[in-house]
Amino acid sequence: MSRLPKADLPTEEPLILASQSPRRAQLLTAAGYEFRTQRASDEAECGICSRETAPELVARYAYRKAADIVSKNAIGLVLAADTVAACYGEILGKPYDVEHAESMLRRLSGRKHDVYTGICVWSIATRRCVVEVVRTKLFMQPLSETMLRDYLHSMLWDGKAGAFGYQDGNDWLEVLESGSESNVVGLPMERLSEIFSDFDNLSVAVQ
Ligand SMILES: Cc1cn([C@H]2C[C@H](O)[C@@H](COP(=O)(O)OP(=O)(O)OP(=O)(O)O)O2)c(=O)[nH]c1=O
Repeated sequence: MSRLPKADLPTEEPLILASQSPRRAQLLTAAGYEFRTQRASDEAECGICSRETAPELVARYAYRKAADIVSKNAIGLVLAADTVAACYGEILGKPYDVEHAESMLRRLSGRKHDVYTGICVWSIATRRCVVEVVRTKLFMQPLSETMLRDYLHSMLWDGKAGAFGYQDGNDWLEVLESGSESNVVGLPMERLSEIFSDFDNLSVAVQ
């Protein structure tokens, strides 16, 4: 992955990453941010809305995860995110089990698809927040039965939207149109630094 950008935080508050995802913490650390993590409650990620599109879903979940952490802290710049893959109108979240992972991978094999990450940056002190969605277009090469079986056996699919980890070291995925690689792994670092830099203009008042 290319060098990750870092911007000054928009407020004096400590940065709180509202996430249990090791990938998101790794990306922030690699860019040089100091932060602590606090996991949002599982309820933040529930509530199905059948007519919702993938970008609408990740925006809503990112907002709900941030709101959960905002409600539990007196101070902090809260950062939350949610990632899904989408292929021909179907939204692919984290697989429930190996059969679910297999059906997701068979759907993505040999096809173009999108990964959407919603991010929410919320300043408790100034009561302002930004919600944005970043899309990365990808192509997954056709998978042979051996590739599929070995990957499912590895369990690397566990906890990853679309049942595949871009960062897992095999060259199955090609990022199209110079899209953000970090967005695929769970946090669009390029856009995040722009949001931090231009927070006053991009944010809206909340509560
Ligand atoms: C597409 C893709 C997703 N992912 C990960 C990023 C996210 O951790 C996960 C999608 O699930 P999310 O629900 O976005 O995040 P999470 O449950 O892991 O963590 P939290 O809600 O606490 O923030 O999939 C990869 O690691 N590699 C990939 O290539």
